[in-house]
Amino acid sequence: MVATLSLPIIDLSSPHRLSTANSIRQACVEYGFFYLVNHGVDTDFVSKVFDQSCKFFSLPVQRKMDLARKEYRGYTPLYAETLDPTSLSKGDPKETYYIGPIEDTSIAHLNQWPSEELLPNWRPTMKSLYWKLLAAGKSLLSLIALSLNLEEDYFEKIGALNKPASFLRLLHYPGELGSDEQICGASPHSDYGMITLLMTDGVPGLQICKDKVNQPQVWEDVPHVEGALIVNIGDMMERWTNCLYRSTLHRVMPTGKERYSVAFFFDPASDCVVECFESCCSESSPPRFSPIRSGDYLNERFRLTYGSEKDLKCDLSS
Ligand SMILES: O=C(O)CCC(=O)C(=O)O
Ligand SMILES: [Fe+2]
Repeated sequence: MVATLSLPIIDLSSPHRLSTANSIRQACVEYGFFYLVNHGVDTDFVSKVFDQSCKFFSLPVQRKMDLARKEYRGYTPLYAETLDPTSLSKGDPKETYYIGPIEDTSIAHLNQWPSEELLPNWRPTMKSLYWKLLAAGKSLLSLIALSLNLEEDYFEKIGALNKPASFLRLLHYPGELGSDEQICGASPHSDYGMITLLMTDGVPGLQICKDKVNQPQVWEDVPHVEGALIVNIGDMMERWTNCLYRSTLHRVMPTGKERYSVAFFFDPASDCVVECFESCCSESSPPRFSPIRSGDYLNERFRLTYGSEKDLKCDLSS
């Protein structure tokens, strides 16, 4: 039996910022996951996004392959990725579509879009989603800063939010159960970056493992909560906080039902230096990791996952 978790619910619009920050801290220390409500992405809009996502993934495979991933943007077909680089499986039974930063005009053109004739209103819907999630993420980061006893505008001050290298990933799990019961829709992984904001369509499947070291691993279901985003801490934030905040292992198990989700990986600008926060180290608990540029860190993680230079996520020249 897999237990179902009741993760903490954080209200982004609460006027009680200090107590909200405290709840965030508890959630990030204990689970590395929480629900976020009153985040500014309303449910009608979320349905429109899922409709549009469904329209794209319903296209004939050749139309989708016309937009095959280049420069880390565009379509990846079924089995093209495994989120667990140590896995020997043939790849995850999911297809995805990546949209890179749209606010940075020097790289926005790298994005690929289905044409307006093919999918009317698709591009404006996804761009609008990108802006909304970026705004929600920025406002959440000021509370996360507060939760770490840092100034609310800390991430802005260190340049993390100046052209953040944030990516939107649309996901589609077709849902047929394979003969191999062990096969995951998304294999176990932790996210690499700062924070992830996740929208799910109500079909279950997401699970987390709070203790990645203990064997056998114990997985718990994270149910969909109507209107809430699921937020999780990524490895880069774990590193920044000297492992105070947890980047928790998660996966998606197939249930036999088709499933759609959208993940927004809110990552800092690539030249932002990730160095243990002062509030997270002391003489008795020195920094465990040396400072590193965010872009270098992410590129190394992506190189290990995708194994190819051309798929690097961040511009190395910046
Ligand atoms: O589809 C989901 O619910 C989770 C996806 C995920 O973990 C990811 O894309 O990193
Ligand atoms: Fe993930």
